[in-house]
Amino acid sequence: MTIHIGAKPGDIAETVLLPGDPYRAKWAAETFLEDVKLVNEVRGMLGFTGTWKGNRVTIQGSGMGMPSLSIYANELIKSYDAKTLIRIGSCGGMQDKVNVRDVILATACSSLSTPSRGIFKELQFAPTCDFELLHNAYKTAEKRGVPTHVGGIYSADVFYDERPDLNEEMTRHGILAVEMEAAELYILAARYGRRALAVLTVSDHLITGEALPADQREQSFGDMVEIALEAAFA
Ligand SMILES: O=P(O)(O)O[C@H]1O[C@H](CO)[C@@H](O)[C@H]1O
Ligand SMILES: O=c1cc[nH]c(=O)[nH]1
Repeated sequence: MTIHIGAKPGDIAETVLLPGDPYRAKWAAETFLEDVKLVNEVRGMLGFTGTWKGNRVTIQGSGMGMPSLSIYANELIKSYDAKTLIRIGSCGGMQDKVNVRDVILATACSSLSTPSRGIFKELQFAPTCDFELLHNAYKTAEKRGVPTHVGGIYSADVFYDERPDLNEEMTRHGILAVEMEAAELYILAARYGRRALAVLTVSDHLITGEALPADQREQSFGDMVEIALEAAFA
């Protein structure tokens, strides 16, 4: 047990999927895993462990924003020895070519700050994903015919952004989408020698204003979960 995860030693798999939303963790575990067991409900941040095609997987909610993700990723790595951590999140599209429902595989994350900023000080560290996971995820997405974009994303500190100029610069520099956790996940994976990837679904679009209707989210999010699972065990 840790301060924020009530799972017993051995309850957490080496491969962990991390949605921000704990109820997405529940839905994904019940939809895609077998022999599912609830392993964490501290603060309602649900975590489940089960099997997928015979492989043990944990799906643990990580909350919204990098400080929250940092708590769960630190405890999963240091206390439960998680080796592969894949974020399965929603994001806002930032390019015309990116459509709502598309999948984004984040190669690198730009940010204004991260919880690790205190370590890096003046250094601008470039948080990047694990290439093997990226390669596997892209092959899977291609095989499944899921519209997928590979490239840089923006990990923002705030959802209600008072700096539209920053979004404009991100768009001008080819950033595909905005979300709020992947940069710190990639930094922690780099620090502790773990594999990490963010597989994201575009739930809304900053330029067009389009948003995915609630009743159409599940199928789109399903592609993202299956791409993440295939990538982890390919
Ligand atoms: O859908 P999740 O995984 O929570 O991700 C996105 O949604 C939340 C904001 O609504 C932020 O956590 C952002 O990163
Ligand atoms: O962080 C997020 C997630 C979805 N859409 C956004 O605009 N931002």
